[in-house]
Amino acid sequence: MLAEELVLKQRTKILHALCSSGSAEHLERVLDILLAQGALIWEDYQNIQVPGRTLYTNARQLLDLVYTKGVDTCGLFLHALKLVLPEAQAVGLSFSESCSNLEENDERQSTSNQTLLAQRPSLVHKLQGCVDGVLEALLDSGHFSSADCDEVRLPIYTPTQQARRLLDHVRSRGDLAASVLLQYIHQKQEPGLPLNQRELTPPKEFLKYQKKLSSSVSAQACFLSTYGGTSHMSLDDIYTDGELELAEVNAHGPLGLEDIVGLAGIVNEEADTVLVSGEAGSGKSTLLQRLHLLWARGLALQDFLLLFPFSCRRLNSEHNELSVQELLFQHCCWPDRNQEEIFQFILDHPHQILFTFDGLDELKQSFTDEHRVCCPTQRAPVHVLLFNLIQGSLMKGVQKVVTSRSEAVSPLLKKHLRKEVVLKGFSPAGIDCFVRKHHRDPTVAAKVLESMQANTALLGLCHSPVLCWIVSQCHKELLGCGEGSPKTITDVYLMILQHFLQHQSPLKSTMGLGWLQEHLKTVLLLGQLAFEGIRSTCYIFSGTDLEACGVTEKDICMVFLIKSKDMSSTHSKCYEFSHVTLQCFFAALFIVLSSNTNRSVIPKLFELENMRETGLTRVCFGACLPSSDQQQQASEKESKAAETPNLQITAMFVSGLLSQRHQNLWLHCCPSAAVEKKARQVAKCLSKGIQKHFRSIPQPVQGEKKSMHAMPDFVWLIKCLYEMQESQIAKDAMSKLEVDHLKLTYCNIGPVECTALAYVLQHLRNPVGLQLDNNSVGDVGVEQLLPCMHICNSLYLRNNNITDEGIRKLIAKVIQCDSFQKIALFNNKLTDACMQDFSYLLKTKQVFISLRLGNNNITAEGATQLAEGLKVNQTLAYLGLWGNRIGDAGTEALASSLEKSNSLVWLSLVGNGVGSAGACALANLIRKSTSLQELWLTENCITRTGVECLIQALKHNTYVTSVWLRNNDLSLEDVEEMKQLESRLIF
Ligand SMILES: Nc1ncnc2c1ncn2[C@@H]1O[C@H](COP(=O)(O)OP(=O)(O)OP(=O)(O)O)[C@@H](O)[C@H]1O
Repeated sequence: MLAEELVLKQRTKILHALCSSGSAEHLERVLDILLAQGALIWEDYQNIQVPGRTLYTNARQLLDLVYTKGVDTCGLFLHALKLVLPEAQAVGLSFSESCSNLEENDERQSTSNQTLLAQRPSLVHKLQGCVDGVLEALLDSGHFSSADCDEVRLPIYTPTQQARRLLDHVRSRGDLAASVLLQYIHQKQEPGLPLNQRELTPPKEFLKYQKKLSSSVSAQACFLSTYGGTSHMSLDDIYTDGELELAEVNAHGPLGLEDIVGLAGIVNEEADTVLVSGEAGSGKSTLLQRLHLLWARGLALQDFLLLFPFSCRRLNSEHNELSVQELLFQHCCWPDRNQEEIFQFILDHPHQILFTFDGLDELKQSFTDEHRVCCPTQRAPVHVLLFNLIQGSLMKGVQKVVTSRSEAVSPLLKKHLRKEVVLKGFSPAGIDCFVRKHHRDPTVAAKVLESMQANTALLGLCHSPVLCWIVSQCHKELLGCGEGSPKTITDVYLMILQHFLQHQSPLKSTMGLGWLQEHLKTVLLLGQLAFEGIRSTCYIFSGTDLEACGVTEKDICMVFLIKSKDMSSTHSKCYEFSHVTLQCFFAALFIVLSSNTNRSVIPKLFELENMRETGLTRVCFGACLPSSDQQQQASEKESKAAETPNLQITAMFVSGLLSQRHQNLWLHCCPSAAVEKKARQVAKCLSKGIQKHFRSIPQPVQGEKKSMHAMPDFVWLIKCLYEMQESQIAKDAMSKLEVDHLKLTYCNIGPVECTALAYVLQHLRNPVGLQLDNNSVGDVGVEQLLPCMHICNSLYLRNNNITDEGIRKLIAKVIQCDSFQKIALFNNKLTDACMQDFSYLLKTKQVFISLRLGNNNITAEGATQLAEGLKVNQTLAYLGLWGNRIGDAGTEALASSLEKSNSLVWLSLVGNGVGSAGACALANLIRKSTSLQELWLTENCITRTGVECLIQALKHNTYVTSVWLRNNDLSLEDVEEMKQLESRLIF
């Protein structure tokens, strides 16, 4: 089919692929490529990217334009789309076959400005992380004013958008400005080295080696192991982008895969190691696998000639001392010839080599920087090599990407990081996309999605890719379970247990609860294997390990165990659980079902916190094994013992499995008295753990509120309480908490944690302020919090990815909650669309005192709607709209409504384009207000005229204590003069 026809026929699909994520990034990347190709000219670009228009309208404009430009442009467009959205093919989009040259168009480079266009895609990439540097250079060279810089830096832009706005501005300033930018980038890339010297000519043997390495990386990366036992699922078919953010919050917006090694968010220029952290099952290994595959196919990370992938889980089984050379060649890819030459080339070009280490938390040894190894030919234990590579004392300059669970990252490791990015799992759009990829039949996909949407607790769980996978895999069970739809993590894992066990004997219909009894032996065997592994940080099992536990071929066929992938062919056949969380689940099943575990196993499992403090975690848990097992006891002493995050997950499953709701399951599998006893033990441990946490809260300083800053273990404990689903236990545990303010900032709170929080906080006796700043609550999390809103008097949700949709539901709830008085929502994704809801809140709740909506996307229209609510409200004391775009019109609307307020004491409109007209409107407010004390107008393009209005008004007002006017359009002389006239003005 002709490219033109393809564009026309697939219009809806293309629009969906480009816009459904809600982010403009895909469209902008396509535009970058088309501009670089010359397929669009600058004027076309401006006609498409009209500010303020919706994303869909811009995308439609582009489609209209490429269609009218004819077949060649359509072909280029489809190829650009394929580059930007390789996954789109998997959802049914076809791309034309004829491919014009997609290289950046270097031929057109005659002026610097043309180079800016021709190299736009790579410049956007290279500019990330150095936008500030370029702006400074342009400011110094006089090509940019500080207002230009501010416009580029607007916090509503993502890092890539900032880069594009910078390029657009530079273009309008002419060729000299463009050359300043290009020079800066070149300097940054290779300081001191002229461009033409950066080329290298790898020796022939090296190129052969590169080919061999990339084909084995590709072979290893193309399938996903969780699907190993059931169906082969290619990564291309199922990979769905997860949400990636810089750990340093507020610095940038969402990141793409290549940004992991890009310039955005570098905190330590000297370091070469990037950490990708995230919760269990958030998709860290899969993300690395995707990067490996894209590199091997030449689609990403092309600055790296070689990529060496390592799995820390597999490195655990390397007991020999190795040199780096041996590590690379033996564990990744063996060079057929000229080993030394190839290794020398690697040493000479460290900047073009990338190592990835998956699952640092699974390494038997904890990170330390005690043993130094600097020489690449010196042999050392593998973990010592790894730690030296991470620190950069060995093979400095080689880039490393390391993944780890967030909880397992020590401050010592952080010291050596170039940056940390956090993988937060799937966004709501990601869940949708994943389910549609998993179920190619759109009717089935729609039904699965519908049942997820109908159960928000389950939807919350599905933000975790591993849970989304299970739920999708078990869709038949899910669709058939009606009211009893799963709501805890344990429910979801029980569902997959039943799914695979029943798969095993499809003919014998094991109705009711008999399915577990029928397979009890297998469950116990796998459980013991899992349990032994968890307590000794062992995730790979040899044939001998399996035999020792009595696991047979038949048990292996069950799909819970899969063959372990290994790049080196030297190792014999090994097995691992299809995901480590499944291993934790089996370990928990073993603890619940076995009569063979020590009585103290449950108390020890829940005393992790105490043990961690005394450094005893691992040893203590190891000692819980049956005391007769002498051999195990001996080997225990040598190996590193269990890893806390997996023990915590196991403990959470134990809580869930021992819940009353599931006790019927165990009836015919073990004595009820034993199960009940274990359940009592868990309840006691949880209660004790929570009480201990509460006792650690310091007494408040006189005059201050009593505040508790929750530690990560608090989140774990309340998740266990939620898994138990016994409200009396939750009530007993929580009723003794007496604080005014509960702070859970930077605690990895996502929707799942919100469900647990709401479940336990409902039982508090007195209202609290709930501070959840800098987490990943999102709209689904907000919905999960609703059941505890009646006990909250204030809610702080700064930087939590919340949109208008979440706010709509939140406000519908809080207007019914008598004590709710304050809300802070800085740095979210709010637009004018939710201002009506806030307006309604202000009209309805005459106890509401503080509304802070800084750094969202609110314009004059939203401010005008808010003003409607302010007209009738007589309680609001604090109103913060810092960093929005309300402009002079929005300011006028607000000011005139606030004239009637006798409660407002603090108003911030910092960085809103208020201008002098807006300042004059605020002057009227000052004249009339008898309550306002502080007015913040920093960075608002206010000129002398505006300030003069304010000065006149202040003459009639004695209540205002300060008006902040820093960074406005005033000369130094103006500032000096006005300071003299009015001392309450702060410049
Ligand atoms: N981006 C993704 N697209 C599709 N499926 C995914 C994605 N990420 C994860 N999954 C699914 O979830 C499973 C678990 O993900 P993964 O093993 O990558 O998590 P992890 O963060 O490395 O977990 P852990 O910390 O426990 O090792 C995968 O095997 C896969 O089935």
